[in-house]
Amino acid sequence: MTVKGVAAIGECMLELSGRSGDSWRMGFAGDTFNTLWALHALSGERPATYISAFGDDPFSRDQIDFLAGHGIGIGASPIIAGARPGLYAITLTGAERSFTYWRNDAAARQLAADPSALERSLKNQSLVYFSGITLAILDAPAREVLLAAIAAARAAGSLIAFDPNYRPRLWPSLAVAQAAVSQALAVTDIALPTFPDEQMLFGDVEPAATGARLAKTVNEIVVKNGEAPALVLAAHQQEQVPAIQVATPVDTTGAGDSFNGGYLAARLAGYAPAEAARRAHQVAAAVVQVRGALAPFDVLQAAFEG
Ligand SMILES: O=C(O)C(=O)C[C@H](O)[C@H](O)CO
Repeated sequence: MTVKGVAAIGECMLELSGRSGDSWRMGFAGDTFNTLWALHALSGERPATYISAFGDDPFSRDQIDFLAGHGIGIGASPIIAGARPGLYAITLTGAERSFTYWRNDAAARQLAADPSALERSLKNQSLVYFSGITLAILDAPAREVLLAAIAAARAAGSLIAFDPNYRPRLWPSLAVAQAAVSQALAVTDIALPTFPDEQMLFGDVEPAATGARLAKTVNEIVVKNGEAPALVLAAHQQEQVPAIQVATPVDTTGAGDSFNGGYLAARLAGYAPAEAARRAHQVAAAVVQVRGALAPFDVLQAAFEG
């Protein structure tokens, strides 16, 4: 029997982190990739696919090799002649991160340019994950292609997980972002929003308001809220799951993404939603103690079991 896979759709960039004077460490990261990375580390027996579009320059080749070297395939993602990856750099104020991007002409913006490739990549997946950043890097017609492909995967039996992950600068207007995120929620089984994003995007006054709004269309919701408890709503029950207070965080990049990866891995392994959130917090707590978005697989695994 073929083991069904896990897939994430979006943009993996070159990442500059850990600045020391003029020196930087270059890695590969991007919100949906960060989630797949943790999910794959924690459910390694399932084939993992990162669905995007890639360039054909040396950096794109390194990126694809990096994924392959960690057991992550690219499915039928197009490789586009002359295109290249986006880049972002992390600036830290204490451990709090902010990002500078060079991504306007990144290959990933063409991830829905070939609908049949998208459809092939989405075949036979037990879980498909995407985010508001995935939607934001696409133009309106490409967004429709993507959402139709996700709806088809869902109809074929894939569980769809979505984090609205709001990056205002990537959107032409608040209204366009609201409409696209609402469309995405209509094809979502598990929503993993972050409260401050929902506050900016929809004006929610508290996490419970986010939960109540999403519960109209989505069955399982976890509202993350940084160091405050996560609100878990599933099977008509609500639970607050406390976060882990890390004494010496070094870089908060990727904390929410890794939480999502830990949560989804736990749910696929059969843990109940509140226990999955507890493990997810442990995974996120490990990630804020490393520089950049990705922690080594063994660190993630120990945190998940911790
Ligand atoms: O901000 C983005 O678009 C990124 O994907 C960069 C980071 O890896 C991500 O935001 C961390 O959550």
